[in-house]
Amino acid sequence: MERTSQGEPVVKLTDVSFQYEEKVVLDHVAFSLERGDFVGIVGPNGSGKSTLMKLILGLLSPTKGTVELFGQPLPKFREWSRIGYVAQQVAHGAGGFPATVREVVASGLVGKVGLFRRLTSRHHEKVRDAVERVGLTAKLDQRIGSLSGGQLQRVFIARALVADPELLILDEPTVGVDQESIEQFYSLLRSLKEENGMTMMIVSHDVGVMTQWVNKVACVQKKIHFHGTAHEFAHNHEQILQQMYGDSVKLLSHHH
Ligand SMILES: Nc1ncnc2c1ncn2[C@@H]1O[C@H](COP(=O)(O)OP(=O)(O)OP(=O)(O)O)[C@@H](O)[C@H]1O
Repeated sequence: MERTSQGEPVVKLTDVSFQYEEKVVLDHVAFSLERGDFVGIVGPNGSGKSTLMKLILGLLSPTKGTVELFGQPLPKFREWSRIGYVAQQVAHGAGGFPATVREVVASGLVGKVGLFRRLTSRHHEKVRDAVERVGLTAKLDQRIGSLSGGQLQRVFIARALVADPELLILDEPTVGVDQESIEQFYSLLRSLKEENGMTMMIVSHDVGVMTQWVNKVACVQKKIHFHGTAHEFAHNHEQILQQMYGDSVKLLSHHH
């Protein structure tokens, strides 16, 4: 399999527009993720953040423009195991679900192993490794219904990690997770980036916390209003957020 060369973006959107029937959601957007980036996506409700993610995951096709993944145009891209996705969780939605941590994490190998094939000892090892990376070895055979919101979130990250993705996309990963676990969660992501050179993209409404951990920020509201380093964002955040959110900005920037 051809690996990305250093200079080639992992994700590249060129002049992308998207509309649901009459409603234009993204308007001539240019966006790219470089290898090793940890990018936070910021924007008000309904500003197009999920749409941007769905375009990158190939769940939607742009009305105009092109999406490239690892240098390949989206319609030709087949190597989906290079991308891990952690979907938005409904808080404690796994309540009565009977699967164990081990089983849920192993389900992340389905794309690689096939639905009805047996897992080899190598696969079992990968499952244990992924669970260890998120610090849940002690819970390996526990049912996920018995876990806290923070632990459950780490199970879903382990499920995404087990297939060794190069790009990890996370949608609102800290909803329903307590403050202390949120810190642990971001430091886990940071270590994945630093130790494995993983590229990450995260959408979170908790702008104040998220922007302290990422190294780049993109602000979306139909267009990309800002796309730069977290440092630049921190210096101009009041102006940038004011432009996007108007007066409700005070509610958002209280962490700074
Ligand atoms: N399937 C759909 N059909 C029609 N309109 C849709 C559909 N999905 C989303 N939209 C509209 O597109 C716009 C952008 O939605 P999107 O989900 O991308 O925003 P978002 O920034 O992720 O919002 P939130 O922060 O609330 O999750 C919204 O106005 C939404 O109502």
